[in-house]
Amino acid sequence: MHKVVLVTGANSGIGLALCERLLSQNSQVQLCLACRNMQRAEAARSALLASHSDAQIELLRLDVGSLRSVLKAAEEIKQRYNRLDYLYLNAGIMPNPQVDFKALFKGLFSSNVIHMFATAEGLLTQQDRVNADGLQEVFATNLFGHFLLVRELEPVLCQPEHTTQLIWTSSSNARRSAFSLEDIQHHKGVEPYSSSKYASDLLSLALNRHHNSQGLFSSVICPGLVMTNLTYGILPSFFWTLIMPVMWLIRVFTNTFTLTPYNGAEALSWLFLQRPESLDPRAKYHSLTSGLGNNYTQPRKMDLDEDMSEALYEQLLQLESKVRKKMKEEEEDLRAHKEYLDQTE
Ligand SMILES: NC(=O)C1=CN([C@@H]2O[C@H](COP(=O)(O)OP(=O)(O)OC[C@H]3O[C@@H](n4cnc5c(N)ncnc54)[C@H](OP(=O)(O)O)[C@@H]3O)[C@@H](O)[C@H]2O)C=CC1
Ligand SMILES: CC(C)CCC[C@@H](C)[C@H]1CC[C@H]2C3=C(CC[C@]12C)[C@@]1(C)CCC(=O)[C@@H](C)[C@@H]1CC3
Repeated sequence: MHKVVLVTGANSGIGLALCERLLSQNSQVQLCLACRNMQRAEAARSALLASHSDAQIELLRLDVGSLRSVLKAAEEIKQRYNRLDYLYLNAGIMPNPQVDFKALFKGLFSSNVIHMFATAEGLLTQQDRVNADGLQEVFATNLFGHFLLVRELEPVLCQPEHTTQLIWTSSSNARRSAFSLEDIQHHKGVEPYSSSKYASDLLSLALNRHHNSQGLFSSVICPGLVMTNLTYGILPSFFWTLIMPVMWLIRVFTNTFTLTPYNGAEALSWLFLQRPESLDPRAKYHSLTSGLGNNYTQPRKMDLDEDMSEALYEQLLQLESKVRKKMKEEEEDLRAHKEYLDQTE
């Protein structure tokens, strides 16, 4: 049977490299590229078809940062497919990043240097904003939109006699200290990216607890440091051009500098080949690349707490009811307004 695979944020970087790798691994795979920009999605499909001319590739409009777009896309998925085998929750943003060069310089001369390069701990902050749905944008895109998609797709994802794998592209930048149950959207802090990725680690654990018995399995990965639009957006392009030789040099000493999207997609494509029942729900699967350029996947235990993951899950369910209620009210207001206009015409 052909495997049905949906990838969010599939038009560039790690998502696109994953699609390429999946088609090379299994030409029968039925791919659905879920993207917010259809022009970029078309370009990605053309690029994939150039090397896999017989591939089955469909496109789906999905802006994970917009609640209405998520609900619409979920309806479309339910109409198109009666099952999904893999759902890669990969789309993500890191808006307005700022590098703390003082901390970077200090870190270069400390014993912590490898850890600093692997996780960017203490180096990066971002400036978030409120989106059109009234949610913090990083939280909405990296976490909540994906959560709502999973909730909407439960009838397709949780089916007897069939297993589905959810795979989150998390990060080694995910840190417990950046996340708070009192502020899950990270209104107050300056590390919304780290907070959203830690939240995805917690949520994956909760999804396993609630849905493994229904055949739904969730895992998280870290692709390492990959040169993609997201990373290029951190510093001006001339800086990257200047330091690229240094990046390749660092790669000899740290296996987390995977650098190319192909290498970064290693853990994602490795998980495609695993039996979900054999995976560890408390592990993050890291894409790693040796100094000689060989790729491999390594599970590393995450710093997670069951109670915290359950509390986050409960809060997400509450937020879901709240936003659904708000959307319904807005639709009713709009309908009433239209009726009024029709009557006065
Ligand atoms: N690069 C790295 O070093 C690391 C990346 N990651 C994670 O990997 C994932 C992929 O990022 P990466 O490939 O690096 O970066 P890219 O910017 O190349 O890819 C991000 C993808 O997500 C899409 N996207 C962003 N916002 C939305 C949205 N609202 N709705 C739908 N799609 C959206 C982008 O689409 P568009 O082209 O329209 O913007 C793009 O296709 C992210 O989750 C990121 O956090 C994790 C660790 C390290
Ligand atoms: C001299 C140095 C090579 C200069 C580079 C310094 C920083 C810009 C990088 C050092 C560690 C990097 C890093 C990321 C971004 C760029 C750095 C801060 C990430 C945060 C990118 C996105 C992720 O999710 C993480 C896994 C990366 C961790 C390391």
